[in-house]
Amino acid sequence: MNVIRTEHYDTMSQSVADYVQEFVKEQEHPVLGLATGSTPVGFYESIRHSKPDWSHVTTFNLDEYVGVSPNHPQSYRTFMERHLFSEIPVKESHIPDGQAQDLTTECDRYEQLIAEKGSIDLQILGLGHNGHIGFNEPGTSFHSRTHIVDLAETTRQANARFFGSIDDVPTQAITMGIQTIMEAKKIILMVSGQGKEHAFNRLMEGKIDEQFPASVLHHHPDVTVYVSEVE
Ligand SMILES: N[C@@H]1[C@@H](O)[C@H](O)[C@@H](COP(=O)(O)O)O[C@@H]1O
Repeated sequence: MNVIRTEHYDTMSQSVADYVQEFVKEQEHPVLGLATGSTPVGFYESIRHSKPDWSHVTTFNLDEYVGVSPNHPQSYRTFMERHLFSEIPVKESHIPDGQAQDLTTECDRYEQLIAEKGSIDLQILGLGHNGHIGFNEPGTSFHSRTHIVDLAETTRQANARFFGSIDDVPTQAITMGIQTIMEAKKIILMVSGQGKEHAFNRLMEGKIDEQFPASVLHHHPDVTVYVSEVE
């Protein structure tokens, strides 16, 4: 696990954007795994700023809320349109359908779609306060594939800032599983934001434990952690 420390959030965002753009340029049919949340906002801004041609890029987002329509202001589809796709069109963008009639079938469909592309070449991740990656909460099996999760109360509280109130935050989500994430060829974990020091330090302790999902990344051969020290 490589760790790249940057002093400022903007530097971290630009460094990740530079890396991803180079990576995408070198590949004929790159498949990117994308994340939402506050952490990657600056990364998307840097990408938008340089207006790359991503017409050959396929993307898979990590997760989506259950019961939220794609055009809901807080859906992850809306997030991605706002922060990336409206200005940087891609060949195909995939996000789980949180409104699917049969959610289990939707999880299988999503896994199948990823498998059809071979695998994810480069996965971007953020880090939850409790160590979650995607929406894989503590206790999730390291062998999990795309599945439905009950969101931890602390995760709902952390995301309440985007909704009117905690009561409006969905209670469930569809997320790529930990095994799904681990099958990506390369992984970039971005760590930034208030109160993330504790989670970052726990990750750096190196103890691999299902109670701290991000710790699984120590088993992956190609992970780079970008951490910004000052907000
Ligand atoms: N599902 C998302 C994760 O993909 C994200 O990485 C994490 C941290 O979010 P933030 O970057 O806003 O701190 O929590 C959210 O709930």
